[in-house]
Amino acid sequence: MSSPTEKKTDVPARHRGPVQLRRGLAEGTTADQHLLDTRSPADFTSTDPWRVLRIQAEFVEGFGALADVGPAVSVFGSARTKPGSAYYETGVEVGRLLAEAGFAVITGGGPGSMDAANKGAVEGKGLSVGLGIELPFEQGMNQWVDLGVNFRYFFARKTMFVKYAQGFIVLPGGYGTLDELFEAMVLVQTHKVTSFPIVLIGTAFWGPLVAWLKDTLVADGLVSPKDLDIISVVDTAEEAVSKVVGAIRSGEPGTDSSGTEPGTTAP
Ligand SMILES: CC(C)=CCNc1ncnc2c1ncn2[C@@H]1O[C@H](COP(=O)(O)O)[C@@H](O)[C@H]1O
Repeated sequence: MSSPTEKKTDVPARHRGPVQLRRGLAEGTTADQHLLDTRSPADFTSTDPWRVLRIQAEFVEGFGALADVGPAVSVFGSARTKPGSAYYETGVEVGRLLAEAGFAVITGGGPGSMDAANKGAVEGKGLSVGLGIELPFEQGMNQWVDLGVNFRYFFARKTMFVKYAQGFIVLPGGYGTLDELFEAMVLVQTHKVTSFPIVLIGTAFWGPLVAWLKDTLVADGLVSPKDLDIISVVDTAEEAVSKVVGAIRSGEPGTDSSGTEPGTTAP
């Protein structure tokens, strides 16, 4: 409080939101002026604050578009799987069986195994969802996606795969597939998601990886033996779907001997 005898300052003040500025700091324009007056080039769209808004918008759009998807399983696998190949046909079968069991099928919306699982979902008269990603070698959403959302950022898109699915089925694939698989494994291991079955199809393909997890990671004490139970490996679409659906319905992680305890944190 100023005393009645204290001379009121005549140094003008400027306000920027809740902040009061005087002297040298008071120079400049108001936020409104800046917004309406500037005819600057579009460089601001590549600044981090702008990107934060775009990232936020991806979450808002994704949450909005997928809120009503209902029970769903995400299916992953190589973008390079050829139509007509055995793994492609397995992907179609997975999508169809999931749809017939009342589950929406969520994929990355691209070609190969994604195309296969989306096709199966359509054939099984289920909801066929594609979460596309903007890539330099843009391919567009596959023709079997009925509800599609396109993302700029992998990390925003990956949140949707987990948030709107109750389990994962993984067909053979490359780095993209492994990235999605290991992200899910870490989320289960760290109890960020619970009751989340992850079933891999193809013992010949996945066997060496599982052996390495056991013989190297477990042997070196880098993961615990029960962490191996987070995934299970089968050979057919029928086994994969029945394992995932059974685990979802019983609230179990879908493994042969569950080592995971109920978690406490949100994904
Ligand atoms: C032919 C080609 C490379 C097309 C790329 N087009 C893509 N479109 C959508 N999702 C993709 C694409 N490539 C990789 N992904 C993501 O990564 C996984 C497959 O990667 P990969 O082929 O296993 O490593 C998919 O489950 C998907 O979520």
